[in-house]
Amino acid sequence: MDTLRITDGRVLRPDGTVEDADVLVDRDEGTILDIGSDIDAEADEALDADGCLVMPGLVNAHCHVSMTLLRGYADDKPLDAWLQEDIWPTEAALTPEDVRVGAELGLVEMIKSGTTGFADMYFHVPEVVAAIEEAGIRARVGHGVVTIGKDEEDAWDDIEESFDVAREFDGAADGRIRTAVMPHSLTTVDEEYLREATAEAHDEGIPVHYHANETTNEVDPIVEERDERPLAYAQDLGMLTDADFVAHGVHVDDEEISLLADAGTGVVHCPASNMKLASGMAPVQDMLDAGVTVGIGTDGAASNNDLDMFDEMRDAAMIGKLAADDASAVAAPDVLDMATAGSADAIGLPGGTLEVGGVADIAVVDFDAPHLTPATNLVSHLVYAARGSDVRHTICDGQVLMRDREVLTLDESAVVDRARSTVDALHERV
Ligand SMILES: N[C@@H](CCSC[C@H]1O[C@@H](n2cnc3c(=O)[nH]cnc32)[C@H](O)[C@@H]1O)C(=O)O
Ligand SMILES: [Zn+2]
Repeated sequence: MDTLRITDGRVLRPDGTVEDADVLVDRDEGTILDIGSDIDAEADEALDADGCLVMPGLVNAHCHVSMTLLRGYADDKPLDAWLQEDIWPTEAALTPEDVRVGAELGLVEMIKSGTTGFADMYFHVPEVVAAIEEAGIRARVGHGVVTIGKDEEDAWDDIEESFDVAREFDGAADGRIRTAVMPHSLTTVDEEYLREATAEAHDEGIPVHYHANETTNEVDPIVEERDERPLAYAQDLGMLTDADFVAHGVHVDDEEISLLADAGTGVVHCPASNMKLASGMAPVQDMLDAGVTVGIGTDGAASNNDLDMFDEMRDAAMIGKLAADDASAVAAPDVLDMATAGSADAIGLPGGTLEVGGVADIAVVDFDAPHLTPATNLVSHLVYAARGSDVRHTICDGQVLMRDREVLTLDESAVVDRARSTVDALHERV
């Protein structure tokens, strides 16, 4: 057996407590063999965690990873105008190779900020998959479908592509990759396609992921046309099961929150994107109180504008308190839980806790820094004071992806160079 030992750190346990302990990892199986201060075993490799907190890797539960290429491309606009005037015309010019380059850039950023798993909706997905295989991270991926503005044949082709991707890549990268069918949203995909695709996906045991209740501009037309709330419509379409998960859930009323809780459908809260596009404030504390599974995601880098889950945790806490008009709402331990176990649960991937027998998806955060001093309350610091750049080592599936801030699976400087020249060429084309 090939083993890795993370030594001399403090370990964050699933109940939120912290203990001085080593973590022993089985690198063949990618699992945690032991956690404790008196482990009696020689390891093949050691990773120093002195002065560090060993925590579960963060899980970014909603992303469009290749959108790193569009970072800073169009800011300060609402969702509709931003998508239709800037993002979609530019995305139409992206080649498969561009999507690969953008994905690699995003994955380097994720690994460098302690993210070990994510969910991704995009196009040219085989390129995203190839980048994930190389990077060593864990993901649930899918092809995003839009049917509005398309004739019937093109619309069905887009749906077919989503199924092709979901069938072909489930279990790829030694099982680190899972898939979903991903209709873009309840307003950008027409009813007949949503109904058929959902039924077919569930028949095959494939989850469905989509944007829902993100802006009032998206909610109001559904209410006017159907005289029902979007998530009641989604339920009628069969799109609210415990395997499915929605992004955003900003404008949800109490009945919709009950529907989500009863169905076990995960909601991915994307606070930075919601603030930047002025989409609104999700009632996160209400959802948690009702028992909804809530995860946290960055959304794409064009509406964030980074993929740092530490940033996202802080944003979630801040906007959660504002939304509830209550400083005790969306407290630090709940935020940390959402960004780890909640996200993993919402998107149906393993990880999110450090447990013997569980997957070894781990971030080692260095607390030896002025902005993390005094280390009074480590959970508080993770949410309110730490940054992605405080992560020292990142481990996924038992493999070291970053050691002492050096990414081992991708060549960081080559990835950054390629991203620069790809974007230059893109701007010349559009
Ligand atoms: N097949 C579709 C692409 C869908 S992929 C998912 C899409 O979601 C877009 N997107 C990114 N962030 C958001 C958001 O916050 N709300 C809705 N869509 C978004 C993203 O730009 C991408 O076009 C097509 O060719 O148009
Ligand atoms: Zn999105």
